[in-house]
Amino acid sequence: MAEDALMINISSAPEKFNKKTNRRPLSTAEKWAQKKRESKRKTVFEPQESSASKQRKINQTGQQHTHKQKPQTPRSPSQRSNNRDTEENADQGENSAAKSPSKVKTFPKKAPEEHGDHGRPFIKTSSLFRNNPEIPDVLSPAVNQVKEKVFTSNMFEELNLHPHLVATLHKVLNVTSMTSVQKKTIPLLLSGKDAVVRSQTGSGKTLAYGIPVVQFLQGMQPKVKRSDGPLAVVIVPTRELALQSFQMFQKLLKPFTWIVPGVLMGGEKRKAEKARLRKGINVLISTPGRLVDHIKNTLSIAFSAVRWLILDEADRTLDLGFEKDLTVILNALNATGLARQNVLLSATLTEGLSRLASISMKEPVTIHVSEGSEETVEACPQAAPQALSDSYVVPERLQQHVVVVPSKLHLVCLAAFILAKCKFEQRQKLIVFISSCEAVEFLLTLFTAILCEKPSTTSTKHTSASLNFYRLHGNMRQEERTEVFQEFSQCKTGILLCTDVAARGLDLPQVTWIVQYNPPVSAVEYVHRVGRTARIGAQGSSLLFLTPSEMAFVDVLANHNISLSEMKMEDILANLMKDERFKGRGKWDSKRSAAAFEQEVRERATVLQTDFENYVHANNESLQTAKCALQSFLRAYTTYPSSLKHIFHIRSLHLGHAAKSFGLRDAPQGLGSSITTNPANSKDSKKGKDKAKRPPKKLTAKERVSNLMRSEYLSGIDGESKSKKKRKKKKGQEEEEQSTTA
Ligand SMILES: Nc1ncnc2c1ncn2[C@@H]1O[C@H](COP(=O)(O)OP(=O)(O)OP(=O)(O)O)[C@@H](O)[C@H]1O
Repeated sequence: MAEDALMINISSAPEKFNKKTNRRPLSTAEKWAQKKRESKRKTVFEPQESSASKQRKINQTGQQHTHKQKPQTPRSPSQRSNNRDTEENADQGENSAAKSPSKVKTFPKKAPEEHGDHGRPFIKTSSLFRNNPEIPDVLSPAVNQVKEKVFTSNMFEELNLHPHLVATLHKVLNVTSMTSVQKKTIPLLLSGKDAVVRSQTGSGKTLAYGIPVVQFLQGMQPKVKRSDGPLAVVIVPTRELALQSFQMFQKLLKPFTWIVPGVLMGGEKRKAEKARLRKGINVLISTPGRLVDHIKNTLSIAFSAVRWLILDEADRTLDLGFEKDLTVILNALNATGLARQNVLLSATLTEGLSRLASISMKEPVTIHVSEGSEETVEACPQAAPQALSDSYVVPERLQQHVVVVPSKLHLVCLAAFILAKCKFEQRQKLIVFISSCEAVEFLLTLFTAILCEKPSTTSTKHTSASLNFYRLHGNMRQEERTEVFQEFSQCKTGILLCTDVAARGLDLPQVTWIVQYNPPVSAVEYVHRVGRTARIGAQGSSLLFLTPSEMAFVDVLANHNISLSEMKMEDILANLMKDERFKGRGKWDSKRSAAAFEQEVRERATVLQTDFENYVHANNESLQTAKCALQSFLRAYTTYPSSLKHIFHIRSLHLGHAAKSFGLRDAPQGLGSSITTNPANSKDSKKGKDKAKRPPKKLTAKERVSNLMRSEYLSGIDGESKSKKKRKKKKGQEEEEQSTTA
C-alpha cells in the first residue's frame, strides 16, 4: 500500500558523521530500507534495468524505487506533524495495474521502525503521481485568429469636443489618439443614435461612451442642475466596475463642476445613498440589483430627465441573472416617455443578444470593431470558415496557454506556478480565477501559511518578502472589497485570488498573467477573464488549467476562434527546483541524470503537498475550511451550462483526487446528497453502478435558472440569495421609514 509513500522522520536530532568515511551512520529506518532494497534486488529486481525502464517506472508510480529512502528532517513540527494517515481512500483499488505487479513489493503494513527506534513516527504521503489519468497532448485546432487594431492615428481634437474636455483627456487621463472603437463610436453617439458596440477587452469602450455623454451634458441648455436628477444612467454588473466607471466620470467631469456623478452599489449603506439621491446625481452609475432596490424603496429617485441609458458589459447584464432587474429598470425609465439614447457595449455581444437588446432601442447601429476597415484576419488555410459573430476577439499581444493537470496535482502545480512567477521573476502581477468564494479564502490562507516565508495578515495584503496575496470575492465586506481593488490596482507585483467578480470590465494596470485555476463557465467568460491582461495594446499571458477529462474545452474555445498553446505540467513543477524549502530526501546534484532531475521534482512536489496536507489536518478548523472549500468547488462544478455538461460533469470528477487538491487526504464523507460524483470512483461501487445506469436527472428550466443564480452567488457577482435579499429588503424599508421620519 505504501510502496511509494514518502517517509519522513520528524526527528530534528542532529546527525553525526563518521569522519573516516565522511558519512553519517545509517538510522534504523535507513538500514531497514537498505535491507529491503537488497532483498528486493535478490528476489525480484532486475540488476541491469535500463534507464528507459526506470523512467517508465517513475512514470507509473511517481517514485523511483531504486532511490534511497532517507529520513528527512522536518522544517517545523507544525508543518510535518504527527500524521500517519496515508493513501487516500479513493486510490484504493482504482488502478490495479499499478498495484498488482509482482515486481512491486509493498512495505509491510506496520514496519518495526514505523514508530522509530526512538519512538518517532513517520509521515507518509500518498503518491501524487500515481493513479492519475493519462495526459494526452493538447491538439488545439487551427483557427482563423481575428485581430483588431487597438489604436488609430486620429486625435480627439478632430471630434469637435469642448476644449476643456480635450484638455482633460490629455492632462488627466493621459490619452491623445483615439482607439478604433472610440473612433467609430463617439461620432455616432454624438449624432444622437443608439448603438450596440462590440470590441475587444481593454480597447477603451468606457471612454467611447463616457466622452459623448459628457460632451452632451456640458452643452445642455438650460444648464444642468443637481435637482434635475439622473440625466445619464450607466448599468454595470459588478460593484468594482461601478466604482471604476464612476471614477472615470469624476475625471471627465472635472472642468464641468455643475454636473454631478454618483454611484450606487450593493454593500454600501442605503441611507447614505438615499441622501445623495435626494441631493441630486446627474450621472448615475449602478449595479442592477441596487438600482432596483432604490426604484422600489427610495421615494426621491426620479427618472423624468434621463437622456442616456448605457448598459456596459451588456451581455452579462442582459443574461438570466439580471433579466428581471433590468425589466424593472427599463419600465421605470420608459414611464417618463422622454427620448433617450441607448448604448449596449461588451467584448462578447452576440447577434442573439443584440436582437434582444433592439427591443428596447430605436434603430440601433451595430459597431463591431473587427468588422470593416480595422479588421485583420490571419489566414489559416486548414481552418474552417467561421461566422464572425461566433468568433471572439482576444488582444493581439496576449499569449494564451493551457496546461493539463490531473486533479490531484492541481494544488502543487498552481503553487509552483505562483512561486515561479512571483518569487523567482520580477514585477509579475497575477490574477487567479477560482470558482467559489470559499475556495478563494481557503487558498489564500493555505498559500499565505505555506508559500510565504513570514506571513502577516495585518492588512488586506497577505505578504512575505516576495509574495503579496490579495483576494476578491462576493462574500467580503464592501469596504474590504473596495480597499483590495484599489490596492491591487496600484501594486507593482502581487497575486489576486478571486472569483468571477473580477472577470468583467476591471481595468487593473500591469497585470502580466491571468491564471484560470478553475475553468470558466463559457467561452464568453474565458474571453473576459483573459481580458484583464494585455489591455490597450500591452503584452500579457494567460494560463488555463484543465484536467485530462476537461480537454475538450480547448475545442469549444477553438469554435470561437481562440487558440491555445500547451504548457507542460512537468515544466511548471520543475520550478520547485528553485525553492530549497521543498527539497527532496536526497542531496540534489545538478549533474545528475534527467531521470534523477524528474525524480527530484516529484519529490519536491510531494514535500509541498505534504506541507499543504499537514497544514489542513493540523486542527479541526482548517480541516473544516478545506472541506467547505471542496464542497463549494463541487457545487460550482454542477453549475456549468448543459451545453458544456459533456465536458464538465460532476460525475466525471474523482472525488478523492479533487479532495487532494484541497489538501485533504481523503474524500470527506457526506459532502451533501445533492452532489453526485463519479460512481466508478465511489467507494460504494454497487450503489455507484446503480446510479451509473440512471440517466442524469433532467433539470427543469426553473432549476437551471436557480443553478445559474447559485453560481453567481458562489462567485459573488451581484447576485444575492433569496433570503439575503428578503432580509436586506426589510432592512431597507426600515431605513427608509427612519429617513423619511427624520
Ligand atoms: N485613447 C486611449 N489612449 C490610451 N489609453 C486609453 C485610451 N482609451 C482608453 N484608454 C485606457 O485603456 C484602458 C482600458 O480601457 P477600458 O477599461 O475602457 O477598456 P474596455 O474596452 O471597456 O475593456 P473591457 O471590455 O475589459 O471592459 C484604460 O486604462 C483606459 O484609461
